Amino acid sequence: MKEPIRKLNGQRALDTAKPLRHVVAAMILRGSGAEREVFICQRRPDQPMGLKWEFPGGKIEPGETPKEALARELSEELGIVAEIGDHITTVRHTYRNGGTIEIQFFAVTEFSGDLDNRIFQEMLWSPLERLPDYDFLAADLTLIRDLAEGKIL
Ligand SMILES: Nc1nc2c([nH]c(=O)n2[C@@H]2O[C@H](COP(=O)(O)OP(=O)(O)OP(=O)(O)O)[C@@H](O)[C@H]2O)c(=O)[nH]1
Repeated sequence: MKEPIRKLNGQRALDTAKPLRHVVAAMILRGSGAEREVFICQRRPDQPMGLKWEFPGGKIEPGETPKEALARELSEELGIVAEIGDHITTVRHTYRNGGTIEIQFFAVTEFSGDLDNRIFQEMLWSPLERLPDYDFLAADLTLIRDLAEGKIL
């Protein structure tokens, strides 16, 4: 009698598990050395996790490569045509209610068009060491610290 019950419980656990969400985000960089800055964006108050800061990007749609997805998101969100550069790091994070996301970060140093705010509350260039001053999404916090301490880039 015990075996079927264990199977049923296992199936139920699988049915309720939220799938891993695949996200891409850009570190748009300018300047070099101590002058280096990265472009960051603040979510609108009406969005989930409103007013938190993030790197521009979003979910990978079916059939897209990560770089294609990021180029599309940067076009939609900022109106730029970006050349997606090196992969910097991948972060996994489980939000309390939203399941687990995996974010692939890519460097962007070349783009055409002017940065145009199409969806954000605010957006700005920040020196790397000033990043911890902004209230970033929880998934980004280790990366923010590493960037500020010069451990990445
Ligand atoms: N773009 C971006 N998303 C991030 C970062 N950090 C982080 O946790 N995320 C999360 O990754 C997901 C990005 O997908 P999205 O931009 O399509 O998010 P969304 O939920 O606002 O859009 P939706 O309305 O289509 O669901 C969001 O859940 C967002 O909170 C980041 O630095 N940049």
